[in-house]
Amino acid sequence: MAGGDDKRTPGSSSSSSRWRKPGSRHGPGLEKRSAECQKEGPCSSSHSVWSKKAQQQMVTAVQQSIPEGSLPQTATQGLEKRSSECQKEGPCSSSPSVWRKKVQQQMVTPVQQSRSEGLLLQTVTPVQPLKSVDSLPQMVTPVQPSVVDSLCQMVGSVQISDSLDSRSTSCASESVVGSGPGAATFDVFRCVSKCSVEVKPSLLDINREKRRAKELAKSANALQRLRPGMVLLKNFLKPDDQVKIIKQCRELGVGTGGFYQPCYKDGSKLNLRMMCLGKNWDPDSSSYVDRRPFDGAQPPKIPEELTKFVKDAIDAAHAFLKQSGGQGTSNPLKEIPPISPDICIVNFYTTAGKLGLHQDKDETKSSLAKNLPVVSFSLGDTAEFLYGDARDEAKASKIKLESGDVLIFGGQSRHIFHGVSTITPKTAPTYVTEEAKLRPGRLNLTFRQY
Ligand SMILES: O=C(O)CCC(=O)C(=O)O
Ligand SMILES: [Fe+2]
Repeated sequence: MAGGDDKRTPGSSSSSSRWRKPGSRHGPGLEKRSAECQKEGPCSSSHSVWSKKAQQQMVTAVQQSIPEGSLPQTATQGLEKRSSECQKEGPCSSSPSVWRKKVQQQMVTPVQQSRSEGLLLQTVTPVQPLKSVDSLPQMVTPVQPSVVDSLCQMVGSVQISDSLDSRSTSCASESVVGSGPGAATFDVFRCVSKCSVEVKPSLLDINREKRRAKELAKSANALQRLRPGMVLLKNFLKPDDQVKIIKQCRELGVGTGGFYQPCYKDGSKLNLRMMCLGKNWDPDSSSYVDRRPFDGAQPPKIPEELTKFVKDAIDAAHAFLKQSGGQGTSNPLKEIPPISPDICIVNFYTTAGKLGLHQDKDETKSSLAKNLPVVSFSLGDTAEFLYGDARDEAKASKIKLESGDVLIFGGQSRHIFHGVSTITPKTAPTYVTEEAKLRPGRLNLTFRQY
């Protein structure tokens, strides 16, 4: 991965101040959820026990417990808005206990945001049971600086519910399991609320989409040489293989060494969930290590089936470069050297996810000197992918990476700056959302040889 000043910046901008912008994702996230409350239809939970007064007290308690100015406006606005909307709307999928849990989660947010601004000691223990509204301020408990590093990981894993798409946010048990950094997991499967009414696409629709994807993979523009050493294979991963890969990632992602939200020592976080396979990529040292520093977990190995897809993709790129030799390709094997992938970074982006322009340059000297390619699989919602010779978004080329696309960059393109500027919601094929049950968002796997 990238190192030094080329660290993988969480946002789309090269300036760190922009991707640390406080509050920007939380307000809209909450509003979306309350709208979702309306959509989801009736459920058994009653709001009668959850009086408006209590909700207001709760909001006030949250506000009072956090020093003035440190709580982004949007967070409290969101709390007020949602509680009153949910009442107005009558039946909704959020039960009082679910709602309380969400409030606890939301209380974590100001701490995260202010972490780099010196408010570290006001952190939150999100797993404390909520006994009464009065006990809310007690949830903001001081912690020792020594635990701050691990808290960063822990708090990060709680925060995801704020940035999730509406489809999955109505479920309270979505992403936080256990209370310690090692115990926190993130599930890329979407969580279907028991009391939600879903309109499912028919099997016929799903199969039609699968057939279309296969046809597209055979079409004339299925393979594109974007620049020397960079080949895009459109729809290369067959729908059933995409489903398999997502399920495999999910399985690994909820286990030891699974998904977490990486962050730097200064508190800045990557705007995605990450899981490393083979070796752990450490954002702080910009290097690959055998174990994750924050919980000691050893990354799972790359499943063999996945390395087979990588090999197939490289073979297909070679065949394509060979037959299109007239376009300046002299030697496909030199243009894209073959690899035996032993490390893989799996990123999950919510629809608000981003990855700033960076270079992947933390592999071994020998791997980099040979310009061994990075092989990237895209699954789920479509991403806008930027790439270019400088860390300059204005000058970067843009392509859409859709579910099933494979992008290879090696040889002369191995050191390109690249990143993800946006994820387009609701663009994932139905076999991905319904059969593979991927959450709204995008899963990306980048295979490398260490
Ligand atoms: O998500 C992507 O397409 C790119 C991911 C990436 O660049 C990385 O993990 O280094
Ligand atoms: Fe990268």
